[in-house]
Amino acid sequence: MSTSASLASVNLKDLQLSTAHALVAQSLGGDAALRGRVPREYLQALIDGLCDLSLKDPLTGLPNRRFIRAVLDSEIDRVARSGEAALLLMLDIDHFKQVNDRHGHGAGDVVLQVVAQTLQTCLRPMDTVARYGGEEFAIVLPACQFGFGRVVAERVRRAVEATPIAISPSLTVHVTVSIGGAFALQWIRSTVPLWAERADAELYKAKAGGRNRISIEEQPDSTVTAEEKSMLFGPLYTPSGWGELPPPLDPPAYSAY
Ligand SMILES: Nc1nc2c(ncn2[C@@H]2O[C@H](COP(=O)(O)OP(=O)(O)OP(=O)(O)O)[C@@H](O)[C@H]2O)c(=O)[nH]1
Repeated sequence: MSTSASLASVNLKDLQLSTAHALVAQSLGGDAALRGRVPREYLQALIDGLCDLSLKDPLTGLPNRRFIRAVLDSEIDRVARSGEAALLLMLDIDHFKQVNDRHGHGAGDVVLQVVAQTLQTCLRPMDTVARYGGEEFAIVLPACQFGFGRVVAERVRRAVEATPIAISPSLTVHVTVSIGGAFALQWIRSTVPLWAERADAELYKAKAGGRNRISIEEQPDSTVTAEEKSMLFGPLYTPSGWGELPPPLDPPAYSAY
């Protein structure tokens, strides 16, 4: 990277010492005298620590929303190119406010930590689970076929339901989660917000349906948003409906041999 590096162009996950040097040199107006004074190992550890800080949730140790958005972005890219299925699950702890109200915020924090651990035990190494915000978690499952979506989500739901959480030496509680899931659109380059929106809509259905349940989008095609359809079909589809089909081509002229 050249000394014209700017923070906006740096991917935090790939931040290397040489990049940091370029950024420091840039901010010092080219004063290289400082460079030799700080050990490289210390600087790299500092960079790694800062990356952790910006990509991890400090309470649960899980990747944070910023991290998972980058994962979703690259999944969209992969699915659009390969046509492989990928599932996004959004999970929300049911009636979590009551845990805080009855047992205190510290107990609520313990619940979040144990749920985070439980989710990690249910997944494959290639899956990513993140704390999406408050009491909401997101799981990205690459290469997850449509038929397996419900099975995986149900396994996660049961695992949380079955896990006792010791919030004090004398008190154990159980919590449940509602889960909404949506598959990435195959062969279309959608966007992270649109994909998350579809999973959130399913989560809302699971909550409205009584909580402690899952709701997975049945046929991704039929629930594609108008915006996504326009990405797929271009001028043929508009938010108000299907446009005119182009006129048929002239029938091919056959020549008799
Ligand atoms: N202990 C703790 N509580 C948090 C944290 N982040 C968010 N919360 C709490 O999470 C609760 C979310 O409550 P609501 O959004 O009302 O949802 P709920 O009670 O889970 O109800 P439903 O989602 O409708 O089932 C609020 O009380 C927040 O204060 C956190 O880091 N620690």
